[in-house]
Amino acid sequence: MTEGDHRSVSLDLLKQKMADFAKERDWDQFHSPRNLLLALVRSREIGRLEKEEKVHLGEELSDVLLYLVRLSDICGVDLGKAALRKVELNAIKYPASKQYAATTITNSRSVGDV
Ligand SMILES: Nc1ccn([C@H]2C[C@H](O)[C@@H](COP(=O)(O)OP(=O)(O)OP(=O)(O)O)O2)c(=O)n1
Repeated sequence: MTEGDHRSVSLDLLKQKMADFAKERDWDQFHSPRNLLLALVRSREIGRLEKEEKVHLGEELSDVLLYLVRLSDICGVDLGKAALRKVELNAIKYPASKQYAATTITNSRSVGDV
């Protein structure tokens, strides 16, 4: 996507890009629901994600998404485009061709605070 491209960025596209990003680096092992949630909230402890908790989890994650979408709108940020740009920056920062020690990834402030 280039600057001046006015297409909106779909959540499906971001989902696919993040899935590819993790797969290419063999990072699925670090993207457990618990680790991702901890990366999201940075500090709050959560319980195990049992099946019956999925509806509640979906509601809580929706709150995060909806507030984020609203905040971005108020601040004049095109969240889809900003996120797509961040995905591209992540790929530069963490090349798929490089080997990563588990400690490198688990020490990441994003998904390693477990
Ligand atoms: N185990 C990991 C580590 C990172 N990322 C991706 C998702 C985030 O968008 C981004 C976060 O990377 P960093 O932890 O390096 O954070 P920043 O890029 O924001 O750097 P900094 O916090 O130093 O500004 O990389 C990921 O998917 N899985």
